[in-house]
Amino acid sequence: MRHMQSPAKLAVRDRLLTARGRRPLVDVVADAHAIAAHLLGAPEVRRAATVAAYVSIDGEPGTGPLLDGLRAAGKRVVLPVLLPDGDLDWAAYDGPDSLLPARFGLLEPAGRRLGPESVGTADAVLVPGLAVAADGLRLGRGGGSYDRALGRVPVGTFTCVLLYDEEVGVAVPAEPHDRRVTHAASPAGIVRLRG
Ligand SMILES: Nc1nc2c(c(=O)[nH]1)N(C=O)[C@@H](CNc1ccc(C(=O)N[C@@H](CCC(=O)O)C(=O)O)cc1)CN2
Ligand SMILES: Nc1ncnc2c1ncn2[C@@H]1O[C@H](COP(=O)(O)OP(=O)(O)OP(=O)(O)O)[C@@H](O)[C@H]1O
Repeated sequence: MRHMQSPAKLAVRDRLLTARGRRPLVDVVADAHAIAAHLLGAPEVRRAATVAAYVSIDGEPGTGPLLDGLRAAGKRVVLPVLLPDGDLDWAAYDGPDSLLPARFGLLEPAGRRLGPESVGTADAVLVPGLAVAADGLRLGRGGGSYDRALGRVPVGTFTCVLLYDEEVGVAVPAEPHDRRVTHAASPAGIVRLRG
């Protein structure tokens, strides 16, 4: 997938990934709890019946406390399954025991696949990323997976990227296929980026 990245994005990704690698573990744990608290308290998430989320990997802000909280709140949670072409299928999250190791160190739901279009039925979509610009333009890992998934989500849906504070409001190189998110969640709180 790397060879498909634009050179401008590659340079920004490299800088952001290096910074993530330097974060002390103690901060990572505290930040995961802060992000979970903000999102679980957000009206868009409290109202949601179905939430599309993901299991964090590497230096991403942790989603463990968030996934536990969503389930405790009775939400239906769906998680991505990476397809060979980089697109995403989805399946229900039924607790940590329902996850299986997959490519790239990912943990994916083992249950019935709901189809790539099913993300369009989520009331809130929580998205991984490396940075977001002030207008909602998001930089991801470079697979284009979430550009495709966000293209299936109805306009007006709460779509929120989970980041560290300094990754919000960064200048991100734009390409025509990029899909903007409506919000960003970081340990400092949730900011609205566009309607
Ligand atoms: N936690 C999490 N889950 C996610 C994503 C994500 O960014 N974070 N994805 C977001 O789309 C999808 C998975 N996409 C991924 C794509 C590449 C790599 C990865 O580590 N790639 C390697 C090598 C790439 C290559 O061999 O070409 C790398 O980046 O070093 C990981 C996940 C769905 N699930
Ligand atoms: N709607 C789409 N359909 C098919 N391929 C796409 C689509 N959108 C993007 N791509 C492909 O994905 C590649 C990577 O895109 P980009 O670098 O913007 O990924 P990203 O948004 O940072 O990553 P991700 O969405 O996986 O988190 C692009 O070169 C493009 O070929």
